Amino acid sequence: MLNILADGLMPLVDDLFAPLGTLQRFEGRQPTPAQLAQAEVLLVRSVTQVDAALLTQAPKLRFIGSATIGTDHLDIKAIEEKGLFWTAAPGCNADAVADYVLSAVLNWQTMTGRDLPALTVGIVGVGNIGSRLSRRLNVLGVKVLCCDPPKGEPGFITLAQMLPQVDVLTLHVPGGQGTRHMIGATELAAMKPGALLINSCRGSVVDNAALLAWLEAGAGQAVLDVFATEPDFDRRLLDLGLWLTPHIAGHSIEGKRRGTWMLYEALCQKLGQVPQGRFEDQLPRAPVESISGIELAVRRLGNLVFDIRDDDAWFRAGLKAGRTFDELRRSYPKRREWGSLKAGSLEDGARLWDLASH
Ligand SMILES: NC(=O)c1ccc[n+]([C@@H]2O[C@H](COP(=O)([O-])OP(=O)(O)OC[C@H]3O[C@@H](n4cnc5c(N)ncnc54)[C@H](O)[C@@H]3O)[C@@H](O)[C@H]2O)c1
Ligand SMILES: O=C(O)[C@H](O)[C@H](O)COP(=O)(O)O
Repeated sequence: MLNILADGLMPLVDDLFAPLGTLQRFEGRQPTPAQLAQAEVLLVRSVTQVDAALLTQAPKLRFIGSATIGTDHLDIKAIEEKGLFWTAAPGCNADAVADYVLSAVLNWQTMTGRDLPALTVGIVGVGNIGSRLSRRLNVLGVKVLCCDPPKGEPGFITLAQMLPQVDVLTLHVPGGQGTRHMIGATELAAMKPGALLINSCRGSVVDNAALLAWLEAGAGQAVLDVFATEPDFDRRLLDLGLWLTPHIAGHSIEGKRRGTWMLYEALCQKLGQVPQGRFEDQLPRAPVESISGIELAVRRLGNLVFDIRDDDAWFRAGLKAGRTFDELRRSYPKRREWGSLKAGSLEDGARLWDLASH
């Protein structure tokens, strides 16, 4: 039997992986040396650094799976040098992050009294998340500008061209050396006065010192789900940031379960086995709502599913009560995705589906 070691907070692991081997769960960010010594399959989330130090403690390891989109916590060079198989879960929680950003944009727009059609949103990184977000904003009539030099699609612009034009700049690039501090003092200074910066990709993408200076000067506002250092983030941001959350933008029920399911499929394929069941059967039943009017529906249902302001209040209250970043992440009440909603009116249902689909 395969020895499978999995993060204690990954959902569905017992149901899907127990039939494939002997399952052990680990708590906290890193597994213990004793657990690693036996592991043949390791299933992690973004909080576990799979680096050379971990690999030397895991001599039996053959398969590494991360139930995440980002892979910057995996030392891929070290993993491949050891000839180990690794996989992640591209796109698994992309809808959840798009929902998160849409909630931030809509609530900021209401707060600042701007009209939706007068708003210009700049998306940096137009992959799984950025393209879903772009589609949602287009359906709502918001002007969207896109920047993604590696994709180089017609109509896309450079970051330097984008900065002075947008009311909201939202970042969706991978973490790692290639994007480290891509938003620094120069980029922030080039943004419109009073603009909103949303970072829900990786903290390293924004230069924290430059961000603090920009916010202190009152030059703009920031919504942050990720931080330069986690879990010990810079507490000055609590005063300076508009809405802050503890790296939960992707924590929807669908997104988390999809991540585990994708690793299950990958391991089955490696073992030459057929996956049992279907992903759709692993989800709770969808909520049903009756709605009328697309704009009202988007606001009401959007905030019904996920309201970033509630999560900001929950995060701040938790910190005040002495709870840590990681404790709060562990107890985060998982939410549904917009796409899980079923609409009561056919016409609005079709448009909502259009908004949430990909
Ligand atoms: N906060 C969260 O909970 C959460 C959840 C999921 C993903 N993420 C982060 O979001 C990132 C993006 O996710 P995704 O699913 O859209 O990934 P993706 O790989 O589908 O898309 C990333 C896009 O960024 C582009 N890109 C790369 N370098 C760039 C650069 N210098 N300038 C502009 N564009 C660049 C790529 O060409 C690609 O199209 C992930 O890598 C992960 O770090 C965060
Ligand atoms: O890259 C990702 O998918 C996210 O950063 C991920 O959703 C964070 O969630 P966790 O790793 O804590 O499950």
